[in-house]
Amino acid sequence: MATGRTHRPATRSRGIPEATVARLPLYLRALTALSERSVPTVSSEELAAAAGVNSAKLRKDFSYLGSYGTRGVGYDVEYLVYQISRELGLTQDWPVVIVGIGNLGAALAGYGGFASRGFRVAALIDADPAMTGKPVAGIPVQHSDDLERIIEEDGVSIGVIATPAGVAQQVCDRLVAAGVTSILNFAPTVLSVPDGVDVRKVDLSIELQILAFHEQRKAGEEAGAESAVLPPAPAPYQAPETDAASASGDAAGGKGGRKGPDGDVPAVMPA
Ligand SMILES: NC(=O)c1ccc[n+]([C@@H]2O[C@H](COP(=O)([O-])OP(=O)(O)OC[C@H]3O[C@@H](n4cnc5c(N)ncnc54)[C@H](O)[C@@H]3O)[C@@H](O)[C@H]2O)c1
Repeated sequence: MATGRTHRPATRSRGIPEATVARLPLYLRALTALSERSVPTVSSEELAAAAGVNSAKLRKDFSYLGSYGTRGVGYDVEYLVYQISRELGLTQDWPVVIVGIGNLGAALAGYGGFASRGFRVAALIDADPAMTGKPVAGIPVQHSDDLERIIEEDGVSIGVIATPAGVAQQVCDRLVAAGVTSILNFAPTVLSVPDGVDVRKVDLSIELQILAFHEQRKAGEEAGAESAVLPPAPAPYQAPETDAASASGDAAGGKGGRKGPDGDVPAVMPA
């Protein structure tokens, strides 16, 4: 029973599950928005809805932090912001290098959300000599020949890889040898790293493929529901040649397109 607020210090030795750690940034984003609106307290239900998480899960997650809220009042927003930030290691400044300053690297360099979350873009590194010295998002690009020196001088422990896949492992090896112990990899390749080095991979195309899977399933369910209530289709549908909207809808296999009598939907194509 939650009878009062207890703020016990959270330590790593308490063993916070990885799944909880992965949700902490979601809570932090929602709490930061509340804090910016000077909202003093928030209930677990409100915060769970804002973070897109189930409220029972949220209460369990916060119990790992030693935060139980106050019955009838909720959680203290400012204290939770501090507590989660501390747990995520965001109360200190983290210098980050971005390697590969093409389309993606330049966009990441210009992303204001890093600085506001305690990540300072310490250096931008690219192998193209034509890029050397050119400012991107106000930071001059440095040549990859200097990668080791840059890492050492700036005390960088987090590296972001935004190079072509073919060179990502080699870039990763150099980053690790120079002292980087956490890597965020955007290149579509699996990186091998020694023990003690953490790698997180971001792949938007995988996320899209998962969404495509859900879209396909939803379309299949709709087709199933339709075939359960409708009599069998009398004859195959033929789109008029001149009806551009209907023709393009069918060609794309879109949701609005007419499905066959068995409710078939097109398979997701491999990437
Ligand atoms: N994860 C995602 O969701 C996602 C989204 C878009 C792109 N990507 C991937 O990100 C990477 C970059 O994409 P992009 O569109 O910015 O490509 P890009 O060609 O515009 O940029 C790549 C940059 O890397 C530099 N480079 C090449 N070899 C290097 C090396 N050894 N050291 C340092 N820099 C080097 C190039 O000079 C170039 O500036 C690709 O691997 C791409 O597949 C991932």
